[in-house]
Amino acid sequence: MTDDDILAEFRAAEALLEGHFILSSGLRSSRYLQCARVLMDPARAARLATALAAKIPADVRARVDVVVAPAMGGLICGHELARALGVLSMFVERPTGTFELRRGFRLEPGQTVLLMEDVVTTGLSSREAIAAVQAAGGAVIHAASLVDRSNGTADLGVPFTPLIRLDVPSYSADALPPELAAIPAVKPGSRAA
Ligand SMILES: O=P(O)(O)OC[C@H]1O[C@H](OP(=O)(O)OP(=O)(O)O)[C@H](O)[C@@H]1O
Ligand SMILES: O=C(O)c1cc(=O)[nH]c(=O)[nH]1
Ligand SMILES: [Mg+2]
Repeated sequence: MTDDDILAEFRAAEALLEGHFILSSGLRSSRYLQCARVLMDPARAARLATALAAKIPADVRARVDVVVAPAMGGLICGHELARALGVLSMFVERPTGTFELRRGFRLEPGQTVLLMEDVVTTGLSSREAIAAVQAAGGAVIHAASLVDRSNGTADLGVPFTPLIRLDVPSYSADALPPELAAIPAVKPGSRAA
């Protein structure tokens, strides 16, 4: 799948939003990739996950035991990637503010994990999820996402394969361009403010 094919899937799903968004990190942006809209069509989700699986290095595909995804955004794409890789799928969630494995999910010591996100902006959520997996005994060998909008800045501490990289600017709240400052902000994600 080319970048144009991937963008066409996002456009067809009406997932390329414009406005004034408060991101998980607190940064602001005029653009938001709403992956939930992309993933609401299971056939589209499967196409994108299959394309992403093909981009992941063959040695990683051969070694990985489990895909772990941070809820909420990572859930569906993590499950679809696990299906494409033929491995198990788990998720971490943060009911008390910090990611943890719940619901009877457990990792055997040294089990190899691929961390799957929907979007990487600063990489903070991925790093927090990786820390939770490591605390649970897993060995995170790779990270992946549908979208990397970090403009090359995110360091996840492990090799990282996004399906697509998009150059999308983000701003700190006290340095908004005038066109953003002029419109009210919305916060689509679920991280507590
Ligand atoms: O790289 P980062 O700066 O951490 O931003 C990306 C994260 O933000 C979004 O999640 P969010 O915290 O909004 O919650 P959600 O997944 O529950 O919607 C997205 O799903 C990633 O997890
Ligand atoms: O940084 C985020 O919170 C974020 C950005 C984006 O474009 N899409 C998304 O789901 N989250
Ligand atoms: Mg998330």
